[in-house]
Amino acid sequence: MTPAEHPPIPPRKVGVLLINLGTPDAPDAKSVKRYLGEFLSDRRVVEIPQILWQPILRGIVLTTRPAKSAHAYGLVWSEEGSPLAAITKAQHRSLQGAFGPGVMVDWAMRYGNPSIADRIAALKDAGCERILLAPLYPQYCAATTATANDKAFEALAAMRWQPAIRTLPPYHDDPAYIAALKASVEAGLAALDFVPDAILTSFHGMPQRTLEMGDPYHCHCRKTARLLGEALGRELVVTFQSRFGRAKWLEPATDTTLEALPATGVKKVAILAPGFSADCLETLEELQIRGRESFEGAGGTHFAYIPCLNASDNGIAMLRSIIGRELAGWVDVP
Ligand SMILES: C=CC1=C(C)c2cc3[nH]c(cc4nc(cc5[nH]c(cc1n2)c(C)c5CCC(=O)O)C(CCC(=O)O)=C4C)c(C)c3C=C
Ligand SMILES: [Fe+2]
Ligand SMILES: [Fe+2]
Repeated sequence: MTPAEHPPIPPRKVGVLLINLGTPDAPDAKSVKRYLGEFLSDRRVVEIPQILWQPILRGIVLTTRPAKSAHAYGLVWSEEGSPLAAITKAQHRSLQGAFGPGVMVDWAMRYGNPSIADRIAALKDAGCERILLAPLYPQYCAATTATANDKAFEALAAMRWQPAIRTLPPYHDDPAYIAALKASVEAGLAALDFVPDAILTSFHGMPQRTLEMGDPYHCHCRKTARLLGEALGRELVVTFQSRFGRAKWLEPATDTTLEALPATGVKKVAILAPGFSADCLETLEELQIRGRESFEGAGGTHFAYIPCLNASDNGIAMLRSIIGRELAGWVDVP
């Protein structure tokens, strides 16, 4: 082979792939059904033998839930599309160039689009021989962090020339993350015209069984809340939201807590969702809309939702710090 015949080799680069959960392509029942079908067929998410689960999923869940969920998505959809996708894209834009000219930043979703396989292939084609996979979940959970990494390794299994891979560790107790949350809560509280009697931190729930089987998620959530409470100098109420199915989930539940608080004298609350790196259906519809309705319906007088870190200056500085650290030895981050 002459040098001219050799396949082209682009200049070597490093890639960072931001990964979040995924969202439907449109707020209609057909798109939601496709998305939920993929999401809820993941064995890391629903740990019931497929032979038992698939008939329930196909026969009940996917015939009833998509229409209801599509309505909920319609309430939070924006001109830029689903909030989760729009915010993840904005985080990627803000981080592009942040680690120097040799580092490309891209984004992907575990379910739906843009897919992890496509974006890994694009980074590799652009010359990234080393890729940091960054699932944007502060608290490790097999149903989120592990499945995102599994999907990336599945894509690598089909590649002749694999990039070298690193994965972003959970950052639930990272001082940069706690400091970013503290600043966000303080700014959120300063903008209110009331002083909350309680601050709730609501984390996505998981079946109680996953805690018993050794998933560190519950402990990571509690530690985040403890450290944030210490940083703020006040105790926080920890709750778990978005219960799904009949099994016992982590408690206390966000919805029942919001309904119970007014009777205990807590009439003014502020709520945040520190486990979500981007606002999405679960925060904007479940907390900001339905959470407020349940709290006020039960006699609460003041309710405030404090947004996720999203692509705020504060949130981006935190991501830059935790991602930059993982690139050590690959590049000199400026
Ligand atoms: C068994 C069901 C589910 C488990 C386990 C689960 C874990 C889990 N999920 C997130 C983050 C998100 N979940 C989102 C939506 C969502 N989650 C479930 C079910 C489980 N989640 C469903 C059915 C849905 C879809 C919406 C609905 O029909 O209610 C989202 C938002 C997606 C969006 O498009 O905005 C996020 C983000 C975590 C962090 C987690 C475990 C720790
Ligand atoms: Fe979920
Ligand atoms: Fe725990």
